[in-house]
Amino acid sequence: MENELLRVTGLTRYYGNRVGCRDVNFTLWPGEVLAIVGESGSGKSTLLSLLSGRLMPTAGEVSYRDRDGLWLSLAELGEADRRRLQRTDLGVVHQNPRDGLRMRVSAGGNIGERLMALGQRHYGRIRGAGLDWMERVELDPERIDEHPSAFSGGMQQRLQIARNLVTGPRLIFMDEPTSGLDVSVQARLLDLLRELVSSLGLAVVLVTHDLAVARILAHRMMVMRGGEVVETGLSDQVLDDPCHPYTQLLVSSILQA
Ligand SMILES: Nc1ncnc2c1ncn2[C@@H]1O[C@H](COP(=O)(O)OP(=O)(O)OP(=O)(O)O)[C@@H](O)[C@H]1O
Repeated sequence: MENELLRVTGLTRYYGNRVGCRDVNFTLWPGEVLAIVGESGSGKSTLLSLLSGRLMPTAGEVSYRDRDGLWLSLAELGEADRRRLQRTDLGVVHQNPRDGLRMRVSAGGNIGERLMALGQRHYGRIRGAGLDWMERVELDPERIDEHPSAFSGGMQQRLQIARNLVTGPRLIFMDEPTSGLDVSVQARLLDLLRELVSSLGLAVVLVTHDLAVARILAHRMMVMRGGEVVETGLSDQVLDDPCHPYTQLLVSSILQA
């Protein structure tokens, strides 16, 4: 079991008396893409915030194995260590790129900022990384000095992805990364994500309500309802042969759509 990247046990979060998510357990391996699916209010965002250390659990634990093989409990890390981990090994791609970008900073600044936060000071190298990453996410490097507000929604999302990947993280959390985009833009972004994730060997926890997105990107799926995991398994298996009545309903509803 020494190769696991993330270990989640009994993870629970209440908001007052209301269940956000309850007793979630799973492990994630390096390079694995896990999709969390379920209807609105099922606890997907709560779980993602707990996993990325942006929300503290009521009970249970999230442990992350760092590059030295040490297990770190996210809740027990001090604020400074948690922030450092969030800036180096982890990344978060928000549904709305405006939540993940600094809108008053240039595209290059958005990408370079995370490198500077890690202590890089050489302007030429930081700009070089910005140009390189713009190209990798299919943005025109000549637009490096423009602000994100001059970019389309799909371009902003690609910039947000570049900002996250520039520090070479091992695990990325994505919250509905393709929703809100035109279908053709969505398809192109999915292709790009799939290519980046496999070439970089990234592990991803992806929240989506779109089962087609889950099938394209994820190796494994976890189906949530009412804050609890009702089914988990390989994506194709869950979608082609769902066991839980709720998953059967979800799958049949998209087949009818
Ligand atoms: N800040 C909060 N305060 C109180 N209740 C909350 C809060 N955030 C979430 N909840 C509740 O927790 C439950 C799970 O919500 P969550 O946002 O995690 O679901 P979701 O599956 O991500 O939904 P959506 O797909 O609509 O974003 C819901 O009942 C929601 O009302």
